[in-house]
Amino acid sequence: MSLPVLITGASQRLGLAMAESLLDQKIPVVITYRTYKPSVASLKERGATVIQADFSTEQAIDRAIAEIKAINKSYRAVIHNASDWAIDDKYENKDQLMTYMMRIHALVPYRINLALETHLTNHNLVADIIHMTDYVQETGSEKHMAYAASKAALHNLTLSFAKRLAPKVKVNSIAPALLMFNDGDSDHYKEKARTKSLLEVVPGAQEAVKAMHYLMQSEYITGQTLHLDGGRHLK
Ligand SMILES: NC(=O)C1=CN([C@@H]2O[C@H](COP(=O)(O)OP(=O)(O)OC[C@H]3O[C@@H](n4cnc5c(N)ncnc54)[C@H](OP(=O)(O)O)[C@@H]3O)[C@@H](O)[C@H]2O)C=CC1
Ligand SMILES: Nc1nc2c(c(=O)[nH]1)N=C([C@H](O)[C@@H](O)CO)CN2
Repeated sequence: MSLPVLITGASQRLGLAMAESLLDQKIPVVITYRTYKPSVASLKERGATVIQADFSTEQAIDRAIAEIKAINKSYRAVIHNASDWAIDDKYENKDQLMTYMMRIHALVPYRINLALETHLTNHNLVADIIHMTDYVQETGSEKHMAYAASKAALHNLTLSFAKRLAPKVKVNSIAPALLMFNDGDSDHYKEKARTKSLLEVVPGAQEAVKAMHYLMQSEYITGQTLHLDGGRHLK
């Protein structure tokens, strides 16, 4: 029996696509979700283990970690995908916003990685940790400042954990730019956003799925960032 892959925030979009792809390859999957949806039921029907977790509070993080540790004594990989793309101007209390962004994007991966160190190294496979960061980890974002800062913090954790866990665990960031639009995005927004990259395409979730498999199959990549940005950095 293969060792499971843990994916946080996998009830929709990129996380769901990654979970489905691993299940297609008969790789066991453990997911966390915040909001129950038909997609969670479908993953469960396909054999995934599902854990309800809203990472907004320390208690919820502690409970989720206890469940994750108890489910299996070893893990093949951990993919930190759960995320909230918060707009600064929509939050009155900036202390709360920055604390929330750092909690979900940096504290949760930090706590889970430390809690699973033994689970990731007590077997004879080289394990993977993948941090879903963002193109803005290096550029900042004028509308999503706290979000961008927390993604930069997450990328810095990639560097630290890569040094701490080598050679038993590879640790890398996947830094997407626009992979998928959101429900409600206007045609005007879509047209403008599409032209931000050189390739002017919005590839969809499979671009992240391919990056995940590439990193997990690599024998020589750690401490790196896979930039999925369509050449946006050159525009
Ligand atoms: N999509 C894109 O184009 C881009 C994505 N990325 C990054 O890639 C990753 C996946 O992106 P995408 O699929 O769009 O992400 P989503 O915006 O769909 O969020 C992923 C999941 O995070 C969960 N989540 C949100 N807040 C919390 C919370 N407080 N506690 C626990 N879970 C929470 C949601 O759970 P639920 O739905 O169950 O409530 C959601 O399913 C993210 O880390 C994102 O920042 C970066 C750049 C571009
Ligand atoms: N948690 C999320 N993070 C991000 C999302 C998203 O939908 N959920 N979307 C983006 C945008 O696609 C952005 O990259 C467009 O420039 C960024 N992060």
